[in-house]
Amino acid sequence: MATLSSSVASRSYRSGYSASFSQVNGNRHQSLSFLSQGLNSHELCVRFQRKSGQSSVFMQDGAVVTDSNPKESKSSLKGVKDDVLSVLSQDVAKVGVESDGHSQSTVSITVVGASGDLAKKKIFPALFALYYEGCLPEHFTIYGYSRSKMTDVELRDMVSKTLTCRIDKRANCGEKMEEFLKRCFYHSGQYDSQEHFTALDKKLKEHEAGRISNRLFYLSIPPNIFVDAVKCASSSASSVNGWTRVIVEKPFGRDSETSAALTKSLKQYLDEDQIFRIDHYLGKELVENLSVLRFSNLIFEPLWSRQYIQNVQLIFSEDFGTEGRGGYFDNYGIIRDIMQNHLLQILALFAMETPVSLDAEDIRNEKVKVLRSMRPIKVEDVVIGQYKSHTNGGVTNPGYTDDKTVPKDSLTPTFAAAALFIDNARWDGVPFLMKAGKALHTKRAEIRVQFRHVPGNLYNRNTGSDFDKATNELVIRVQPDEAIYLKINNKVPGLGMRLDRSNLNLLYSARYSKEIPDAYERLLLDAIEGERRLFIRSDELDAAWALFTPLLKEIEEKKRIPEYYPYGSRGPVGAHYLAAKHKVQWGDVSLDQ
Ligand SMILES: NC(=O)C1=CN([C@@H]2O[C@H](COP(=O)(O)OP(=O)(O)OC[C@H]3O[C@@H](n4cnc5c(N)ncnc54)[C@H](OP(=O)(O)O)[C@@H]3O)[C@@H](O)[C@H]2O)C=CC1
Ligand SMILES: O=C1O[C@H](COP(=O)(O)O)[C@@H](O)[C@H](O)[C@H]1O
Repeated sequence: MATLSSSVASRSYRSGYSASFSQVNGNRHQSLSFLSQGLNSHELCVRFQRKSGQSSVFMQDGAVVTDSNPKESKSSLKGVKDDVLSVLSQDVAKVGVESDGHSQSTVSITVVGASGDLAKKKIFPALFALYYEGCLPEHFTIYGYSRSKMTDVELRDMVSKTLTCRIDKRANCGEKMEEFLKRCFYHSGQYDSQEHFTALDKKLKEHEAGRISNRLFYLSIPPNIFVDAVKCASSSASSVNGWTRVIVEKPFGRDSETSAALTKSLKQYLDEDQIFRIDHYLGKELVENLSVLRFSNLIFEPLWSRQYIQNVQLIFSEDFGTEGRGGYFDNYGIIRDIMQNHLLQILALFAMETPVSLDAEDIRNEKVKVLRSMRPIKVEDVVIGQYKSHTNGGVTNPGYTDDKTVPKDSLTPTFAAAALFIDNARWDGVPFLMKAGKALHTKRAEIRVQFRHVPGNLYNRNTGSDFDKATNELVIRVQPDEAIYLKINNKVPGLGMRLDRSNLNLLYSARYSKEIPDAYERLLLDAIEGERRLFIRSDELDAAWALFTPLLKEIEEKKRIPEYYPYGSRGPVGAHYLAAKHKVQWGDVSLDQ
């Protein structure tokens, strides 16, 4: 590839992507005339790169060049613009660029429920991280909105307590924090008041100062006030010349009926493409990597079916209880809190067919097919549990019902294990086992793929050891200590013939020096960019509820008693019987995890 004579801008946009805009012997003018047609070069290149699947995209000789095949992909500016516009959504057309390359558009982000736990813990820190990484647009404003009375300074004070700096770039962190906080403001208001949202709109307009205004509302509030807030935000504080998008936090209803009602209400005020239903597990690095692992490595995809895979396990555990969130949790339980969304989304991504492209709609089309192919879950294939108080080494941990916000006679499950099946040609008969629990012995989320035994295994015959039990297992550890490892059988070095189990191990902390971004960073950035791939479409949501609603009804109507397990234990024994019934052993309990 030709060497570029000088680079006018080069920026690492986010992990895995970079875009360079180059000046080659006086072609700057030509590049700028292209930019002045209403496209932001940076956004354009990065998005084109992401959607077209090209590994690198940059400007050269006044043209957009991709490095997969520079000669063929280099085309005229007009051709590139048409190309880009056809690949990208209409959102791009709304990004304005002045002739000197500076953006005329602005993004106003309103965190609705800014005084709450999620806003403090996740949303503001993620926004700061994006700012720190240079991923937010040049012009942006952040507003906190909630009923609590606070000044801008008080909000900044509150937010500053939860901001952290990236380990690898502490140097100018204080400075960056100051700059970031100066762009955070607060507006106190009721969630159902048009008047208060109109006042917010006025303030936003002052900051937007006549630029094309794009507005993002993050609903970080309890679900019973989602619709009120959306109604007021959309009618009194929508953008008039740019886009308006709303991120909605789970829970999206409690069952098929309430979820459909919520979708219907939201759609009175918003189009489907304005609604960004967040499932933060989709923003986790290793969940994003699932498709890369599978579709870009020849060694995995051919094995990805009933022919070679004996079972798949999706495991979530936390080593703390519902402390502080018992009131919310008791109305939902672990099946709604974790299984129906986080684990099911991972399952759909894991099991889907190859999508036509990496485009959001293509991926979501494939995921929804998986969800619709799932067999109704049998109540006998589900184990539920609830943690009880336990004393260890003089320390007593409370039971679930010891929480003052939880009714003493609550039967809400804090643990569940289930066997699910996908009735399609690829996965016929393969158990997908899910297990999720609070107050267990460890905090972990992982995907375990257990392969079938080696047919006619030579080493069984020759060594007399039972290697049929030592089947290969691929483990994708989502958190903590992100890793992908493959358990293989290996010859122990020496003159004899002894085999043992070893791991081919990709431990992220050893391989990559860069800190892994929090899921909320990725998702917020995607929402700002209009990238919907990691958000839940309404038909996916319907299919997810259609699968779990009958099961939840049966458990709740029959008042099924959960199996009690001690705080800090491995959960109910019933989970092991369930696995054994499907000829499976949980991978996280074996000696060589
Ligand atoms: N916290 C977490 O870890 C997670 C939360 N979520 C979801 O995110 C959303 C926000 O969560 P979280 O921050 O924990 O929620 P909070 O309970 O902390 O509520 C957020 C804010 O909403 C306002 N609020 C609370 N209750 C009411 C009410 N009954 N009527 C009107 N306003 C109310 C309060 O602000 P004010 O009084 O100032 O108006 C509060 O600070 C929820 O939908 C939750 O389910 C999802 C995943 C994880
Ligand atoms: O959505 C939820 O997720 C958290 C766990 O998220 P993580 O990113 O910390 O693994 C869980 O604690 C909470 O109950 C649930 O609502």
